[in-house]
Amino acid sequence: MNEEHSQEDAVTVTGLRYAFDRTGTAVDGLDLTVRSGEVFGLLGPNGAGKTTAIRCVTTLLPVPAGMVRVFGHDVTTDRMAVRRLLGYVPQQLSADGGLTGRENVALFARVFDVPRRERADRVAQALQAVGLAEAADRMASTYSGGMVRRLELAQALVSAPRLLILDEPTIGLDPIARTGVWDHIMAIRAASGMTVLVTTHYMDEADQYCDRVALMHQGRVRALGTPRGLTDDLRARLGGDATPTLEDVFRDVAGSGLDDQGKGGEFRDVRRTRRTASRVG
Ligand SMILES: Nc1ncnc2c1ncn2[C@@H]1O[C@H](COP(=O)(O)OP(=O)(O)OP(=O)(O)O)[C@@H](O)[C@H]1O
Repeated sequence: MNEEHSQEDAVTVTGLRYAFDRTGTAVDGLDLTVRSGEVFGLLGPNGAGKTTAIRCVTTLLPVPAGMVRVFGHDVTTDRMAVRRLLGYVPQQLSADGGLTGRENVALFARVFDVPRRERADRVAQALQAVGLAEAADRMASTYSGGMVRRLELAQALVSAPRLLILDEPTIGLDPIARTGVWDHIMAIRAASGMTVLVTTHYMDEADQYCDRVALMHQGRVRALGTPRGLTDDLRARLGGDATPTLEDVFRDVAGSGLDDQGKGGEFRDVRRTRRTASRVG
């Protein structure tokens, strides 16, 4: 990659390692680049290290080894500049059920230093962008799980980030609510040109919405490319009439190690379902 291109990249991760304790390394030499303007999916089973890697990018965790840059800013030495550039929707609940939708977003506008005289408009725009204009003055405790997720999206959008980071944005939602969340993400991205970095267990969503994906397993990227490119490569190798999916690609690159993890290694195991509606209530 030439220097000029790397200047424009939204995220550059080189040799990132992170261990919570001496027994386990959550991220084990991660290299990846998210290009400006793309929707990039970080995929992998429970425990692959996705959330840990994402938290290093957001500056919420330190970078003990390796390097992470966001639009050229080093997350360790230029933390505040990085924070100003990104919006983050964590897996953990970030909406308050005791406030209205509008109040929830206004709180984030204050925290992110949106200028006072712009706040009301920016809050209204963010709510509009996620389809919550009508419900804005209802208590968040009355929202469905999909609406809560869209409210959290509005909270992250109110600071007009160049990079939106979403950790499992559709976990625990029904298929219609999942589609609703993605439709809004894609519309916002089309309108703003913002870069989106998303983690997900759902291979079908990655296939449909991501420009490129990294398949992560045991702390490292095992394959990286467009969903189509990855499945085409596997088809070419398998030959015959095979029509492999992204999940097949993953099983191919992760090998038997995926099944060795037992319950924790299954993509469809959503053991940490967010149950957003009940937790907000
Ligand atoms: N706070 C913590 N303390 C100790 N170990 C942790 C902590 N958070 C995560 N881990 C461990 O680090 C590894 C990677 O976890 P991480 O949450 O990054 O994976 P993930 O791919 O995001 O998984 P999931 O899909 O379940 O969120 C796992 O083995 C996990 O048990």
